[in-house]
Amino acid sequence: MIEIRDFRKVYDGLLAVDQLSFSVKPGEVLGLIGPNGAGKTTTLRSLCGLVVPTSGHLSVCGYDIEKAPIEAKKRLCYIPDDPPLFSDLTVEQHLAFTASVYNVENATEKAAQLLETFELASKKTTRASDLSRGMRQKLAIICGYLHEPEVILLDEPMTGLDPHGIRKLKESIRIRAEQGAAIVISSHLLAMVEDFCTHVLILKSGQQRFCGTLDELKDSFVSHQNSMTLEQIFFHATETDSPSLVPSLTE
Ligand SMILES: Nc1ncnc2c1ncn2[C@@H]1O[C@H](COP(=O)(O)OP(=O)(O)OP(=O)(O)O)[C@@H](O)[C@H]1O
Repeated sequence: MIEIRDFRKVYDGLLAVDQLSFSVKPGEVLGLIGPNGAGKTTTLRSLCGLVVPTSGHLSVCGYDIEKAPIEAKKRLCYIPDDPPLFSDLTVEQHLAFTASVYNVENATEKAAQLLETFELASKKTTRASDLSRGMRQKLAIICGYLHEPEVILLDEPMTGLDPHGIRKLKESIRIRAEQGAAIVISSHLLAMVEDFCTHVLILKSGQQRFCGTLDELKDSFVSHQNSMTLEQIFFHATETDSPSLVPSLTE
């Protein structure tokens, strides 16, 4: 569903991501974790065609994002950490616009259901500029979900959400994964990643330090016969410069 092979991105001489390869299958939820500047957003933005890779192959549902961008984009949604909305459009105008761009069938019913789920129905006629930070995040999520994407890319999706919103988002991610979506979540909230991601990819300075299931990760890092928490593993994997100290199950 998501395939990345030998992805490399260099910005004006700065190597942001180096030889990254991984895949996410239907039903899998990959937690993309790493320190600031590790290359997480660059990877997500490249997967959805917003950043042009320096080299490598990135595909969504079998469509290469560079060679068949329309087919790939039809099947994905990307929710950035600070979603750009149209300030002067209301909530319902955003949904109508999104529905028309993606040719969504039964858009009115789907939009009403999503607005209900994310407790935004009372703000239907409010302009985006007049929404709170968390409400803007919810609107971006609803717009992203409206065309029922097979691939969902979320960059720090919990930012600004209240505990109800976080619970709803987690539930929605679980349900969409059960329905067969392939999901990538970039986050610094390690407890959240540990809670419901099926797989983890640890990036440091653009290098892949580990990619595998949570169980494989924990089996690889055992301290004095005790399994380590994801937080302990994160520090172990990102505080050393030697890639060989951290096994990669994809190699
Ligand atoms: N448009 C750009 N032009 C130049 N350099 C960039 C650009 N975008 C990102 N970078 C650089 O690429 C590297 C990776 O950035 P990226 O935003 O992908 O990291 P990140 O893992 O998402 O970080 P964070 O956790 O802080 O969001 C950083 O060194 C960053 O400064």
